[in-house]
Amino acid sequence: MEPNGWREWTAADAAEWIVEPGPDDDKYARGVLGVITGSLDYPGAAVLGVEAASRAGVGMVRYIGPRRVAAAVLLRRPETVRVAGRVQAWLLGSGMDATRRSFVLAGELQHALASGVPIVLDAGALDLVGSHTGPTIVTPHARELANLLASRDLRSSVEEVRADPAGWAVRAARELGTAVLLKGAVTRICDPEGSRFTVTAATHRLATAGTGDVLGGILGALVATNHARFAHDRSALAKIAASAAWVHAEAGRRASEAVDGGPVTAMDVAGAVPAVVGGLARRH
Ligand SMILES: NC(=O)C1=CN([C@@H]2O[C@H](COP(=O)(O)OP(=O)(O)OC[C@H]3O[C@@H](n4cnc5c(N)ncnc54)[C@H](O)[C@@H]3O)[C@@H](O)[C@H]2O)[C@@H](O)CC1
Ligand SMILES: Nc1ncnc2c1ncn2[C@@H]1O[C@H](COP(=O)(O)OP(=O)(O)O)[C@@H](O)[C@H]1O
Repeated sequence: MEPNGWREWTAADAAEWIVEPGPDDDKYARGVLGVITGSLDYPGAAVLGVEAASRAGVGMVRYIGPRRVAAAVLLRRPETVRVAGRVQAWLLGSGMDATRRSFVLAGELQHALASGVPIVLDAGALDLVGSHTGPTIVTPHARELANLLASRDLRSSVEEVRADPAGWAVRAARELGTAVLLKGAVTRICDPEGSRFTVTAATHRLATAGTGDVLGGILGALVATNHARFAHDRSALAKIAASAAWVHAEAGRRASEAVDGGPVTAMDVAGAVPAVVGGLARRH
């Protein structure tokens, strides 16, 4: 236990949030993840997030986004569904620019925010925190957190957040009233109820483009598949987020180990996720 109550999340902790499908499950019972990510500028973020969610284990992914981005997503993951419908969780914002939101996209985001289901807000949807109706987590890196807080009249700079990530993550959770996952070599997860978890990456090779989009997909999948547990545990979102960060860190470690400690791409990290999830499930 670190000072101020921070605790490093373990494999045993993460295993508790891996939901295995049972004989009575179908894709809907397992949990459907709705994904609104990517843009014409950043189509890859959508591909990576959907790939990671699919690899982490989820009943189904519904993808909503520009036609050309959806085509790229489907090329990589043909099992992705484009039809709107019920979902158990939403992942919003990776690879989007909040300052360039079309009317149609703004409507789709508002629809998701009004649905009452748990929501992961990443990158270009971070500004929407506060208009959500269900349990919500924001997943910024240090610069995004500084910008988000500054936009809420909480003066902060990226240097200040980097100097005291724990303090700023806790302050953000209190001020925003949501769970916070602050990305970095040590990822910090906290919520207004007092949960405080760290996940320390085993390799700094994760500092490469798109790995945050992969984390978003893993987290979205774990939120969707744990949908039945939100009613019983007010800290569920923070624990699920810590588990997603653990799976991500371990997938990064394994992806690098597979190439003798060499470099990894974001897609390599996503590719290592099934074995990490399988290993956790075997602990049950
Ligand atoms: N393949 C993809 O589609 C990817 C999409 N991504 C998306 O890209 C969007 C922007 O994410 P960021 O975290 O980059 O955004 P940020 O807005 O946090 O970072 C941009 C900042 O980095 C600075 N910067 C740019 N190039 C630099 C350089 N070479 N050296 C030093 N500073 C530099 C810029 O001045 C700017 O201040 C997000 O929506 C994210 O999801 C990223 O995940 C990367 C991969
Ligand atoms: N130096 C580092 N060591 C280990 N992990 C890191 C390091 N820097 C970033 N990461 C991890 O890599 C991911 C980067 O996500 P993000 O900053 O959103 O990048 P991107 O937008 O390119 O996907 C996060 O999960 C973060 O915790």
